[in-house]
Amino acid sequence: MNPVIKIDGLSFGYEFGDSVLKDIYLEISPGEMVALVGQNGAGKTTLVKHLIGLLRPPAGKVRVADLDVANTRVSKLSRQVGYVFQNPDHQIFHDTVQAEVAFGLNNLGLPREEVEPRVTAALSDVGLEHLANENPQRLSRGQRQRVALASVLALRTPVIVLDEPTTGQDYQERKQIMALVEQLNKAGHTIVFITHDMSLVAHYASRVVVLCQGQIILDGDTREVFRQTDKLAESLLLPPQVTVLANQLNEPLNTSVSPVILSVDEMQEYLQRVREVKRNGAGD
Ligand SMILES: Nc1ncnc2c1ncn2[C@@H]1O[C@H](COP(=O)(O)OP(=O)(O)OP(=O)(O)O)[C@@H](O)[C@H]1O
Repeated sequence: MNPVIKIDGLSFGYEFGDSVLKDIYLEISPGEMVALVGQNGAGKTTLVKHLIGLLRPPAGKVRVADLDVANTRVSKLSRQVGYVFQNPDHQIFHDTVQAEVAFGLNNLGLPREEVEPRVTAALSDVGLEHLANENPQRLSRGQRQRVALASVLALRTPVIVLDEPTTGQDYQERKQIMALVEQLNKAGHTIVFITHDMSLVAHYASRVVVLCQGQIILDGDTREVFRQTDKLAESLLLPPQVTVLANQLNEPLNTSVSPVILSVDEMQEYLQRVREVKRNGAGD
């Protein structure tokens, strides 16, 4: 299957600054759910801005849905890739939540009969339908984040990029947002999300890309990436607490099983297995 995102040797530096991205190669297939992680300033946002034409890559370096980003109008690209900004205030300009979510759809020239149900559905998905007529500036940061998310959901693009989508959300809201993102992924959307929350990565991503000082230092299956604790440490990242705990328990128990545990449920199963190994050993 052709990759839906293909980055071929992308390097970039802001004017008057050091190099921020160094020779990035990345291919993402349709339907993948990829977490992009790395410490502050690693270049994550800079990288994804190249996917939506906010930063212009050199010709031929970045392709999204078979479009060369360098030579494609942002309006055309926005039918293929939606981007939820890290800071919702960089995205929200209208006086009502409804108008904000409708904006992108109106820009695409969709008829009103299509715009209205899409706005209603997107607001309902993020749990904000009751605030449709509210001024976004009067909402909390977490609610504004969800308005920004709804605006992108309404576009129904095949690729959705989310830059720290759960910032400012409480536990329930984080779960709600990520469940929604997971649902979109199951419906066939390719998802790239940036986060600092490794438990979200463990729970939702099937693949993790680790950026460190503008370079990809790890890229692979989530479990395999979390196995590489030394490499993660280079980027000052730790696997989820439950993964670290399982690794520490494994050493003194010296079981032959050394899986990478990604959740509390997996931990319970793992401890059950360890008990069995010990019980069987005691009976020998
Ligand atoms: N508009 C800009 N002009 C100049 N330098 C910038 C600009 N935006 C980002 N930078 C610099 O580029 C580097 C990478 O920033 P970027 O925001 O891509 O990192 P990040 O990994 O997304 O960080 P964070 O996790 O803090 O959001 C940083 O050193 C940052 O200061």
